[in-house]
Amino acid sequence: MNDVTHIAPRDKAEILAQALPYIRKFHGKTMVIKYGGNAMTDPELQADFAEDVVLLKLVGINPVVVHGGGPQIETALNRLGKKGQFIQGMRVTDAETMEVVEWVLAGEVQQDIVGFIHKAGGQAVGLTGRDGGMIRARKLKMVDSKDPSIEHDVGQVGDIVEINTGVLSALLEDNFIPVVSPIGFGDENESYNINADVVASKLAETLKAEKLVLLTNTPGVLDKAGQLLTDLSAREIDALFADGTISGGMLPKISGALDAAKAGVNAVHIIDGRVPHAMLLEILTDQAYGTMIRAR
Ligand SMILES: Nc1ncnc2c1ncn2[C@@H]1O[C@H](COP(=O)(O)OP(=O)(O)O)[C@@H](O)[C@H]1O
Ligand SMILES: CC(=O)N[C@@H](CCC(=O)OP(=O)(O)O)C(=O)O
Repeated sequence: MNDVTHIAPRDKAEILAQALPYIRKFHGKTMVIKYGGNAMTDPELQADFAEDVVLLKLVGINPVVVHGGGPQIETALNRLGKKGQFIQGMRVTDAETMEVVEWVLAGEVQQDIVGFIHKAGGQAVGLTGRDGGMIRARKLKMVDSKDPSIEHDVGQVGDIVEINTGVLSALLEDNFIPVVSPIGFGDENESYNINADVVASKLAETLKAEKLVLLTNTPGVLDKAGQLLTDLSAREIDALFADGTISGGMLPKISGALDAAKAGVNAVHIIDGRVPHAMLLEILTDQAYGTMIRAR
């Protein structure tokens, strides 16, 4: 596997030479990095991820981290004798599950990432969509993907109504690295569990981010034979949805990625977060990683 820890010094010089034009190009630009729960299970990888985020900040790029935590929520639910149920990639969220989601995401996963970033020399601030009134949501109406006459009740899963990026802009201006948990609030101050890919995509769109990078636990989007699809257009994505090649957590990921690309985010990539430093190499070198999502 290609990663900077295993690259010879001569190649590191080559990487640096490649990085300079990208550093110039992206200076002052915002990038939304979605750190999936499946890609953050190894502490060494978490430390590498934090180093990459800090390095981006040091070279003048503004990373905004949105984290997931599906497997971590599942572990906590199991301890309570519960098992998660998913419909079309969304966790059915009853009141007790919502409590677990809030404490695992905001209390555990987010603070872990903030800690790793501090250890790597950066200044991170953890927040949920409640902070600064960032993510206003309502209950998601989930229509069955095969039969639109069927509606699924997924409980307190949120549909984003409005994003207010004021608090993020203030933090970025003061050189902090925001780390956002995908939790929204409703009109009655109720909490909503929102898929982290959906939050990352919507934030990228609203912040007019240069790039959206989604780190997950596969090499990218795979075809039916398990081969990596290096880039995908909207039409090709429709076909993959229709023939069932895309399922589970990949459904909201690709939908969100495509929405962000259509809304003008210049580059949207789904990459393998298990490869050390893949995010940095994707952003700052000529090397192409994972799957690039194109608006057309
Ligand atoms: N065509 C596909 N290509 C790659 N992964 C897919 C595909 N269809 C479904 N998946 C599933 O989507 C998962 C990634 O989504 P998810 O579990 O939500 O991860 P994350 O925590 O990174 O958001 C993969 O581990 C894989 O099981
Ligand atoms: C509604 C919904 O499904 N919310 C997700 C939020 C966390 C998430 O998205 O985590 P990953 O990115 O690791 O999958 C959940 O409860 O698992």
